[in-house]
Amino acid sequence: MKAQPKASHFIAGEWIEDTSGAVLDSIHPATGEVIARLHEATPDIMSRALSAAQQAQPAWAALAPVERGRILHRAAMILRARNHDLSVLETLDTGKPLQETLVADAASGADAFEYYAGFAPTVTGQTIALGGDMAYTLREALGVCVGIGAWNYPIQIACWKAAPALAFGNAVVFKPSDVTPLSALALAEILHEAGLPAGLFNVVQGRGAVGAGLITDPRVAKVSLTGSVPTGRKVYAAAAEGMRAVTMELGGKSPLIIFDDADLENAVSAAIMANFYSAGQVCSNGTRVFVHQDIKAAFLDRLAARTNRIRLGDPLDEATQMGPLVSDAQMHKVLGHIAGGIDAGARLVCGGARHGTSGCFVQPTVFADVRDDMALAREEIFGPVMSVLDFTDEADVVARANATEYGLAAGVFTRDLARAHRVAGAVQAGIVWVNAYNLTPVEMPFGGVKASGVGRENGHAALEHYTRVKSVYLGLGDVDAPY
Ligand SMILES: NC(=O)c1ccc[n+]([C@@H]2O[C@H](COP(=O)([O-])OP(=O)(O)OC[C@H]3O[C@@H](n4cnc5c(N)ncnc54)[C@H](O)[C@@H]3O)[C@@H](O)[C@H]2O)c1
Repeated sequence: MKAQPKASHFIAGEWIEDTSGAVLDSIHPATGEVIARLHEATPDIMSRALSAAQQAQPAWAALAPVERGRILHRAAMILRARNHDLSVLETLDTGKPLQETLVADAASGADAFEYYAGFAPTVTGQTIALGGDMAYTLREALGVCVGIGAWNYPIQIACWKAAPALAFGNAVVFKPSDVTPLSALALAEILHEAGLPAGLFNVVQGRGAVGAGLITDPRVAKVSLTGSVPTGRKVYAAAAEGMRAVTMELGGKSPLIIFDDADLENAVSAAIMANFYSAGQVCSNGTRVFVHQDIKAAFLDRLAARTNRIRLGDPLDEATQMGPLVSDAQMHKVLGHIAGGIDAGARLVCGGARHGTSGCFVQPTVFADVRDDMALAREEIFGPVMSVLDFTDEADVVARANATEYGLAAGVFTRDLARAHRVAGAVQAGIVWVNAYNLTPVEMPFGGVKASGVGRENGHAALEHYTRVKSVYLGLGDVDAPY
């Protein structure tokens, strides 16, 4: 096995194994090889992790923020120094090409630690004049935060949750996706090495039931999930029972609207990046590409030419541009969507089949003449499948873009400044890219509206979701009592 960690779990600064938990294999989806064998957390393991977090958190919250920041900054430096090894690990676990993991995964995680390391010491409360008396506010840590991850950006997701949570004085118990369990363990080891006191970042493995078991534990103050909408509904409901705070980073079916005055080559580049990066396994992907009828033919020509040149293959080869999907199950799900699109009468422009006969590879696929009511345009596919739809009128395309239960992201391509701002204001989405797509700098809040989520990760916005406000009222005169 190529990537066997020292043990399945990392709790209170130590590697912990408990083979009585169900077996959990990590599979490299390019070859089908089992690269690591782990075990799911038992109730005892989950409880140990939560207790370790609960015990460690008060002393951590009591540290000067600059001291917390110093440790997180060190973690960012180690993440960058080990970027190559971490990228290989992520490529083995997810199948994403090394070309991507070298720049987008641990590197983005390091950005998050760097950003929140610097942000922590700047957090202040308010003073509120009350005409004699006064009040002030304190920003307090929440306590123990549970993080639950998806399989598409495993270490990035772990870092985007851990960095703000830890910076603001919380402790974390993180459960990675059972499909990609490895890199969160590497992160735990790095945080430990950076000097993070034991118990503040714990990793436990498991499938959905382990996540569900963590959420309702009385020691937990907050739950942050990255996953699908159906899982989000369950997790949000379970957290509500204990009035726990939540962050929900869920799925999408985001529109990318390309007007007839757009720079065509840039628009094609964006559509490709919005659908084929990470073999289409990106939550914010612009999978409904609305193209103005007047440029549709030219757009599809360039799109097909460039899509047909995408190099699929061994994701560990740095020349490879697209790897396999994360699993056999995901490949079959995506192939099912493609077959459904053909049956529904969408026009296949390129791709449309499995690539090769081994590994979980799917050809980058473009459908044109997709209608709003087709499953292709309504359901999150989470694979390399782009749907191109036509439009002519701005108000009409905005209404169609919004006619979905999702609201994660949107894109608009136009040279008309007024139109760009008008459309950005009108689309129902948490993130809008204008003449760009899928860029997610840590400085910018990230998250969805409608069924796509609750709360925001990254930027200043994350402060609201990993702290609470306490108001302190100072009576500076006599107490006025009518009795
Ligand atoms: N908005 C974002 O930031 C973002 C980022 C990446 C992925 N996603 C979304 O994630 C999905 C793909 O990931 P996935 O297939 O791993 O999602 P998923 O919903 O199947 O699983 C996500 C996580 O939730 C856990 N889980 C499942 N059932 C649970 C339950 N009842 N209680 C607690 N935890 C439970 C899983 O074990 C996993 O760790 C897509 O819908 C994608 O759009 C969203």
